[in-house]
Amino acid sequence: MTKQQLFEQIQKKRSFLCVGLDSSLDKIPQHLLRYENPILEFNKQIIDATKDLCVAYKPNTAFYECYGKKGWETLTETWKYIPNDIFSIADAKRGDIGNTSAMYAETFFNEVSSEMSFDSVTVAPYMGSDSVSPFLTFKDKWVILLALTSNAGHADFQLQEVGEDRLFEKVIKISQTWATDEQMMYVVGATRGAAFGDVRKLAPDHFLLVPGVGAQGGDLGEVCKYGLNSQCGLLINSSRGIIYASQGEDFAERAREEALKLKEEMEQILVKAGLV
Ligand SMILES: O=C(O)c1cc(=O)[nH]c(=O)n1[C@@H]1O[C@H](COP(=O)(O)O)[C@@H](O)[C@H]1O
Repeated sequence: MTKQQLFEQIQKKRSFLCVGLDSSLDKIPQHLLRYENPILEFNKQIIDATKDLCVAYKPNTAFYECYGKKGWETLTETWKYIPNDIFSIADAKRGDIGNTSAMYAETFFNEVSSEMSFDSVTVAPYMGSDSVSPFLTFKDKWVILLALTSNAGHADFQLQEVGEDRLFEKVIKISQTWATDEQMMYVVGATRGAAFGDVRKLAPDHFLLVPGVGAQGGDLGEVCKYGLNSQCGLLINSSRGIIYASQGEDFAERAREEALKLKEEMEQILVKAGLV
């Protein structure tokens, strides 16, 4: 999906919500355990209940890899079930020496070999340009580079000063020599609030993937105040806050209610900014 197509989807749906599919057997409603593949059934019902309210789905691959062969099958089938016009994110946080990254890129982008072709994959920047460039050889596929993450440990490295910049600022500056805003996004945690202003000084036009709304307590209004740009430029993710709104038989309806609350807030923000 191109940047323009993503913006068109945001305008059409009046939403920039990403639903995180961090689905695990101990958290999904127990009545689903009678299905042959309970997590796939859960994901399908969540997708059916939310697909008109969101513009992206983000399965975090850890929640699939831990179930071995069956987990990979679930990830593949989940990708297949995501409608084509919805941006798909393989949240795998990869990155390794070039030839290894090339194989990771095949895993998530080459449908012929892996039966999956996500629109994007999350990548760690730590190993530098040759660890990221293999992901950039696929047309209309995106690298979502970790910049300023939502967790407490972000301060250990990302806020360290390196010359005149903090490390996350260096990541944003240097990575712009690897790819344009048509192929690269940055992860900036919703819990980082005003730091969105600093990010926008360096990357005014990029899309930002923003996890941390919902269970981690990030503030949507604050993120938008500093982070919104002329093409919206934000994909706001909530995983547990939506998918585990209920662990009963009504889980899909309750997930829809939570997604709708966020979508309505986003719609107001888009209207106010004159973007729809
Ligand atoms: O790359 C990510 O998606 C990510 C980066 C980050 O800084 N913080 C963060 O929480 N995430 C992911 O976003 C999701 C957040 O889930 P919830 O806290 O349940 O909404 C998880 O899949 C995390 O792995």
